[in-house]
Amino acid sequence: MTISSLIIRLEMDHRLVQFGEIASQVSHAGGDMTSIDVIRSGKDMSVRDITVHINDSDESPLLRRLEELQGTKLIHVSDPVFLAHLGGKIATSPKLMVKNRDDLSKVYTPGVAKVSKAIHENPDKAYSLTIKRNTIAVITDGTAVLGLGDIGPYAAAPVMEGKAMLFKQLADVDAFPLCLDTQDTEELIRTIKAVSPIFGGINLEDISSPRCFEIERRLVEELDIPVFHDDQHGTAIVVMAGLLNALKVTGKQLADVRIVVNGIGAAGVSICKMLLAAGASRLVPIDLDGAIVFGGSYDNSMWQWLATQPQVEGAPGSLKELLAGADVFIGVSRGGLLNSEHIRTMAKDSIVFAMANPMPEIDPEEALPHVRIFATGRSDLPNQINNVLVFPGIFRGALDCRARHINEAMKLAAARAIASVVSDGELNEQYIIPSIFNEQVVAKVRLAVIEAAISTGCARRIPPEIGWKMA
Ligand SMILES: NC(=O)C1=CN([C@@H]2O[C@H](COP(=O)(O)OP(=O)(O)OC[C@H]3O[C@@H](n4cnc5c(N)ncnc54)[C@H](O)[C@@H]3O)[C@@H](O)[C@H]2O)C=CC1
Ligand SMILES: CC(=O)C(=O)O
Ligand SMILES: [Mg+2]
Repeated sequence: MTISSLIIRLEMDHRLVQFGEIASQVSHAGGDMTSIDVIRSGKDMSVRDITVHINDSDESPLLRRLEELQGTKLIHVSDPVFLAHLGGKIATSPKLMVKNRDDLSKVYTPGVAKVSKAIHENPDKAYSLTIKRNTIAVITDGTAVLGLGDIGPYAAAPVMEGKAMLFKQLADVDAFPLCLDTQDTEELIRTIKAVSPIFGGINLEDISSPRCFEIERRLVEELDIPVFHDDQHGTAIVVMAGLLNALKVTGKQLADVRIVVNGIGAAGVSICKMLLAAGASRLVPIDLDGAIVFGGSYDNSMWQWLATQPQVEGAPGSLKELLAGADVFIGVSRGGLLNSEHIRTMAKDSIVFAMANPMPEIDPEEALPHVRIFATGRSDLPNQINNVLVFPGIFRGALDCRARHINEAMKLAAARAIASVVSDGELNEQYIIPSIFNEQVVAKVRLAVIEAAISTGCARRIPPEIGWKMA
């Protein structure tokens, strides 16, 4: 069930209707009135904005009730989510004001030519004299947007703008959304390489699998700035962080638990890889056609790789069958696939991360009575396991140490850093993962990533405060 809010502007004729009647209609329609603003007030007539939280599917009966109520006139209904998107969510802003001809000749021609020549002679100067050192691109082709699928580059833009604003607000990284109108692997690679000179890093986003693996691999090989497919690695890192803490709460060990991962696409493949690298020994990857089994044969090269890993179980079966006795379920597939019948047969103290967006694989109300720990990707529920906990800090760290790549050591360090924000004293079923608004998250991820980059020889610069620590 999704709760959303509406702002309803109503005109009331006080001779015919009392506000209490309106409140009662809202409540009868299943709405929860959360605020009232008086827009105009008169002796007989007034206009008010009422904000109502309502189950998504129940909006029209509520509006009908209000329209039919004698003495009320519905002026308009607005959705705060749409209002927040009017005109887009980000803008560029200059760092200096150009107030006179002297300023103009410094920031533009003729002064700028001197700077261009300096960069031409030494391209490294792009990092000190342009936006490169603090700017990344958030790039998509719109083929796997959240769990909405192939909705194209225009419809993908609000998500990319959202990521860009979070990069800026949470980690002061300037991020620019690029929504590309091609789904051709070679054309995407060529285009991303062609736009790369101005950027210090590339965050690939919502590009469908298996194309995303090849696109990322090639870009990592062919560019000298970090390229990071957020849906793969950001998601794997935050899952790892959440799982490390969830296992602490349940007193289980990663090496012992049986883990079902549902949806072996961009996120699922990377989660499986990271779990295996961290010591998981009983893994059950499942996609649309059932389990990917040890010894099986698959066209998808990543699935084929999984099928050669001895920790991957060999028994085929449906999702429901394979969930019986599992300790952990990680869903990165599609919303609303499971019900309580699927998860009630899981092992005692089960852990369920239902991370499909915007709807989790199982309704929280249905899951909660049957699991010890429950998490989703959503910000309106406790335990939000979302890659937003990762991408701001990981790029902050990578940019600050001018990392060539974001390697496995940096990813594991980021996972441990996120997990460490929740202290042992704070850890409980409802709090296995810190909030994104906890300022320690970006700071700790940044530091851990820089240290891991330095120790693995991936850093091209040592930030002054770290150099001082190392001396
Ligand atoms: N909470 C978070 O931070 C994140 C959540 N996600 C969510 O995970 C989901 C998948 O994202 P991506 O891996 O980027 O997409 P993707 O398109 O690369 O992979 C999705 C995979 O799920 C499989 N799938 C679809 N329906 C299925 C079903 N009924 N049973 C089993 N497998 C099924 C598809 O065949 C595909 O292999 C989306 O809903 C996305 O919103 C993705 C990244 C981060
Ligand atoms: C959170 C995210 O990146 C996704 O759902 O695709
Ligand atoms: Mg994504």
